Amino acid sequence: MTTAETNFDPRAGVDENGRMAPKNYDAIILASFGGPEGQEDVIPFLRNVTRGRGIPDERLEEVSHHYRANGGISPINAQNRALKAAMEAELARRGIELPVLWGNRNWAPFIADTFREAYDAGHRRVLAVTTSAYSCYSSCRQYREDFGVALVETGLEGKLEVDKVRQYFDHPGFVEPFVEGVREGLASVRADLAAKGEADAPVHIMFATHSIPMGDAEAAGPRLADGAEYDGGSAYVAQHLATGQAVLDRIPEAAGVAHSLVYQSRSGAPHVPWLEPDINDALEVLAAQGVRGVVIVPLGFVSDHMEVIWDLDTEALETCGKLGLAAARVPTPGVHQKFVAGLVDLVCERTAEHNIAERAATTQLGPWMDVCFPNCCANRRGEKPTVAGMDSTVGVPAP
Ligand SMILES: CC1=C(CCC(=O)O)c2cc3nc(cc4[nH]c(cc5[nH]c(cc1n2)c(C)c5CCC(=O)O)c(CCC(=O)O)c4C)C(CCC(=O)O)=C3C
Ligand SMILES: [Fe+2]
Repeated sequence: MTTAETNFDPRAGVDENGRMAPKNYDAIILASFGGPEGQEDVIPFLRNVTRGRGIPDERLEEVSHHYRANGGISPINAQNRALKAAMEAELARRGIELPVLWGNRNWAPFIADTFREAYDAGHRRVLAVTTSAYSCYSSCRQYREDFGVALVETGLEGKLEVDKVRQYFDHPGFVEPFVEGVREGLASVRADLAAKGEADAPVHIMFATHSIPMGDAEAAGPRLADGAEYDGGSAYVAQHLATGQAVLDRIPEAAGVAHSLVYQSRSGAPHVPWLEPDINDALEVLAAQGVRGVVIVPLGFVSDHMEVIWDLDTEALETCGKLGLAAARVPTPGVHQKFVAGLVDLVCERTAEHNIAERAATTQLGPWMDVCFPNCCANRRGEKPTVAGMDSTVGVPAP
């Protein structure tokens, strides 16, 4: 990212591209969304998620049923426990002695408690890895704000330094598991069609990600120099388009197969515009155009959590069934060894010991910056303290 227009931060160790010089860290903080672990957690969890975000009650009621149908339990916490264990194993394998602590934005263990635990264990400088690959308010800045708020709330401001690894949408460790998944998905859809005597019928690869408000999309990432526009109108969309292309470029069998980027899980008030088309609407259009099979790729997500198992495996696959489309849903990176190794590589980009000097990226957009530019991904909901920004006032070295 050399094209962004920015006021370069004079803070030592951060260059004009937002790259931070390697340091020594005491621990890794695996930071995630969090999810309910029983029926009684569902409503308090949903209140935490939507606090101050203008989500109508009817939407909360509707979403609560997705969790209720699964015993009130989101799969995301178990997935993060598994990811933490897998990262610990990979670190141990490489002889890297960094503990991994886990904290969530919306459910226990909460980030503030994890910071307290880190400080009490004697850690003074930690490096966060989030379960969010792209750039937008929900997937990057909201983490940085929640870290900042947690530092203030715990009184650890000026005592605990918090950095964060870069957004990793185009890191090979994130891309490669999708390459394997799309290859297998394509083969399985083609086999299903062949079994129906439709071996040569048209197939479509559908990349799916979380819809976000158009305003959040437009605010994502840094402004480009000379008023240049991102592909698709925003950094969020551009990152998905480029990453989807990187996946396809690695699959010879996908040559000539049509593909598109679609959105899921829209919430918010109806009059507020969000990214479109919705995956279910897009499936209807494709079926009407004669497409007979789809490979659904959850490109926006790191694990098979509720947004994936409900919105894709329940709703979108039901739409496919109704339309008579052969369909396969590709797995998310989850605890794929290449993904886990990629996360540890991202950590090593930042550590003085075990340093990896070359930052891997599969698209022209990357490698993304370590330290966000001023106001990066800021929406209009007022200022909160952030970490890992050129304008951050908390989580930075004490003067
Ligand atoms: C970009 C993005 C990601 C991907 C990046 C990332 O992975 O972080 C993501 C992930 C997730 N979203 C999740 C759950 C929810 N998201 C909600 C609401 C919202 N998400 C938004 C955006 C995103 N969300 C937005 C703009 C809203 C509107 C309210 C607001 O502006 O904040 C709501 C409230 C109900 C509703 O409105 O649907 C819920 C329950 C879970 C947990 C799943 C589980 O429990 O297994 C995960 C991983
Ligand atoms: Fe969400």
